[in-house]
Amino acid sequence: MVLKRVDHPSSLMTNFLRRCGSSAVLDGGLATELERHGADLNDPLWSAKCLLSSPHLIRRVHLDYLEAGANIIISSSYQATLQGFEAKGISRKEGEALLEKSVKIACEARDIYKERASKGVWDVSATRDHEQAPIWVAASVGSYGAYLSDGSEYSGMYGDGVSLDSLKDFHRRRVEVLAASGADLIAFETIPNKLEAKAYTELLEEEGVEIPAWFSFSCKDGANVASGDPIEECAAIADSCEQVIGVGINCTAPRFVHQLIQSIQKATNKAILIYPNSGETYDANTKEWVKSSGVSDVDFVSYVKKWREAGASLVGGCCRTTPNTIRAISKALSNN
Ligand SMILES: C[S+](C)CC[C@H](N)C(=O)O
Ligand SMILES: N[C@@H](CCS)C(=O)O
Ligand SMILES: [Zn+2]
Repeated sequence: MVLKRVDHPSSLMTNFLRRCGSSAVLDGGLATELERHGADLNDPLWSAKCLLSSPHLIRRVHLDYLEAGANIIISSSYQATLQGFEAKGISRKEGEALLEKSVKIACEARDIYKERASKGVWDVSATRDHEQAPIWVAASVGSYGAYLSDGSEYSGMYGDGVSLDSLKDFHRRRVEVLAASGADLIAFETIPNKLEAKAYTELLEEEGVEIPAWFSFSCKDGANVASGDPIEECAAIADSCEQVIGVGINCTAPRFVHQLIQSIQKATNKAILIYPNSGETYDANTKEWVKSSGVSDVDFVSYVKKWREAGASLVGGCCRTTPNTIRAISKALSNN
């Protein structure tokens, strides 16, 4: 009898990091980079609008991040929800195809990158210590607050009508489709409260999702996620789920990150991932970013080595970071 060897989810991350040279580079802001290239995201679907209007641009931005040294690229499904598509008159079936398309575009970018790298079109050694390092495609699942399109992924206040069960119902089919899309893992991003983290752990278990996942929280300060729930408690929920291979922070001001890493470490030994935004604040009414007063976070690349020493092993950027940010992070991590 031949026994199928099934890797424990945590060993997938350990092996991935080893092959990347102990730490990995994540990509940078996808939506804001699409905007920088002229996409208009002033729409309830935000970046998912580009799945309909400009898939070629999504592929190009993925490629730019790979060329900058990213080991993981995150698909354009952050705000792609079946409910959001339905509100636009897009059928459930077409919506599911769009979710699959977001992963397909990222996989295509990876194939193009590999082909160009193998032909020497790009000097891979300029951005990668380990030329044979793997590249993962992460399927993004933005929070319920992202779908609401009112910026509530930065408040975590979903109201009394939203329960554990309603969150599970909201996300269930999307998670199922993305889990079977060919992605290497699911990136649950910008999670603003404990309730949604709990909903994701239950969904992963109930649906028997076979690919691993990471949980990444949006935080309001150095100790708490956006809703005010302690990050330590949120990380403990992630820690309780075997399928989760990384826990971290995204779309959060860089100035809070160091303390957040220390708090996460108290709750879990899973890999810690960090991809902050530029430190600016998002105005959901105008869908624009405004400078935060009295703080300067812009050049967070200078903190990256300290975050690595503090225990983060995957670092990248979120909104308003660019391929240049990722190139600089890649350089900072490769000098370890
Ligand atoms: C991470 S936020 C900048 C995404 C956009 C937001 N959900 C909106 O629709 O306004
Ligand atoms: N992966 C998403 C996160 C938005 S907070 C993006 O970069 O657009
Ligand atoms: Zn972001």
